[in-house]
Amino acid sequence: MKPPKSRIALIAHDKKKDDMITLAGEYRDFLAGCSLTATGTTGARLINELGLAVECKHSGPFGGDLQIGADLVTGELDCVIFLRDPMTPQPHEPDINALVRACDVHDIACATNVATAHLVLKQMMSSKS
Ligand SMILES: O=C(CO)COP(=O)(O)O
Repeated sequence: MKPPKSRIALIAHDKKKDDMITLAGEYRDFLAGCSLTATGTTGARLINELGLAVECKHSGPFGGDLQIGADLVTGELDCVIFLRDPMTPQPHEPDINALVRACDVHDIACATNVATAHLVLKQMMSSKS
């Protein structure tokens, strides 16, 4: 029997979206075998630029972070890659904090920068092989 797919959420603020595309491109083959979800604009770029299959939620400022948080709370996610922009105020800061808090409450790996994302993705890849 095949092992279950890793379920990963991918989210990036606007100034971090290029970093997300570069990161996801490096792990494209692994990610293509995962079940992916993303906030709206991030997901659209992953689909259009990398050809990945991604379930897109609403855009972050319109509740996408909260939708991903809800999936996490109901046990539908194994990991969140959330490339936040620490230099730009976001109108939906409470939603962002709620998602990161939900990761901590439910002990779900949450990578909020590229260096941590590499560590998490490498670990997930090696635990699948
Ligand atoms: O704002 C975001 C996360 O807080 C990201 O949303 P988008 O992917 O829709 O830009």
